[in-house]
Amino acid sequence: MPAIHADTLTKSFGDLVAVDGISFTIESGEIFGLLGPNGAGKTTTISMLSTMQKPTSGTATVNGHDIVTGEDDVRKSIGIVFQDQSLDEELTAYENMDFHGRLYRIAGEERRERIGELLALVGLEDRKDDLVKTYSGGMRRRLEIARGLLHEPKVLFLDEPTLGLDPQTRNHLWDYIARLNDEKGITIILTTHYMEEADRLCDRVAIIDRGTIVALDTTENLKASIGGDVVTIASPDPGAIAGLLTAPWVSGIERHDGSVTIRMQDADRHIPGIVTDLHRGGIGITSLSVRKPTLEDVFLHYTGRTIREEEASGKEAMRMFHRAGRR
Ligand SMILES: Nc1ncnc2c1ncn2[C@@H]1O[C@H](COP(=O)(O)OP(=O)(O)OP(=O)(O)O)[C@@H](O)[C@H]1O
Repeated sequence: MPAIHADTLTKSFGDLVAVDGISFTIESGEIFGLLGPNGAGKTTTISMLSTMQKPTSGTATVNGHDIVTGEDDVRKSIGIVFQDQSLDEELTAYENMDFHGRLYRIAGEERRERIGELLALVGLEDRKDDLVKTYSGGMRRRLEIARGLLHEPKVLFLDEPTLGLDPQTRNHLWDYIARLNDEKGITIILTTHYMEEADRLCDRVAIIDRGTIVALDTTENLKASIGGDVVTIASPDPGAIAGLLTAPWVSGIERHDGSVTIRMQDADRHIPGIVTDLHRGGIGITSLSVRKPTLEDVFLHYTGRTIREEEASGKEAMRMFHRAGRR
């Protein structure tokens, strides 16, 4: 039985189709990423899967339960960590966990054991008796994740788990997420607009844009699907290079001012020949670089646009603003 199966899932808000008939299957034990820019429909998708919003049409099952007719069963079998923080700042980490455990009616001794184990898993056991208001952003996120796992869900939803965290804290959090998937076998579905996050953590990624899935595969396959390596040659005469490279293994050429970008399979094998040909043709080379395609290249390929980082910073500013307003 797959952990999640979505079939033409759709959500409209008035005239706006936020999620437009998406279908996918997530196997048990996977870390699955929904990657896309702000407003693509990622949060709405996981809100439907976690029964927080009802779909306009389409169906989905989570752990075998229908998200509409089996709402309670779905909720019992999942953990959710959404973007808005919901910890009680005036309580300690342990007290926050304990309160949540009581809500789920986890009995005394078992509750204490699980809290201890989970706080250790996210590296907070030494700080468990400190008030949450003394915690850094990264520590709060780790605590929220630990709390989301207290009732031992089979599937954990993480909405932008590292939004607004500095790169070092983000790296640590990735380690924790990977570890709990590895050690506890929990299926994780996360949304992100960070390419690096999807690349580093996810077994498979669905690239989502304007409510539809434009590509879905392992990160490796997605990168391979757009045509192998990316070779950039800077030259005084880029037009001549583009004219020379007509071999069948060249899958794409883009001309820029002073350089050409060439997509090809097995660049390492072909570069010596290219250099020889250019030399023979009397075409100068100023520099040459080879890199593997990134998920950014994949997004660009499938949508014709980039996932802009400034969209992300706008979102972060909004979140900080809301947080400050709640204090
Ligand atoms: N409750 C709502 N009412 C009206 N429109 C909504 C509502 N929730 C989301 N939307 C709209 O649906 C679209 C998808 O939003 P969604 O939050 O799912 O995107 P996202 O990819 O998760 O982006 P973000 O990271 O910004 O949350 C956006 O255009 C958003 O404005």
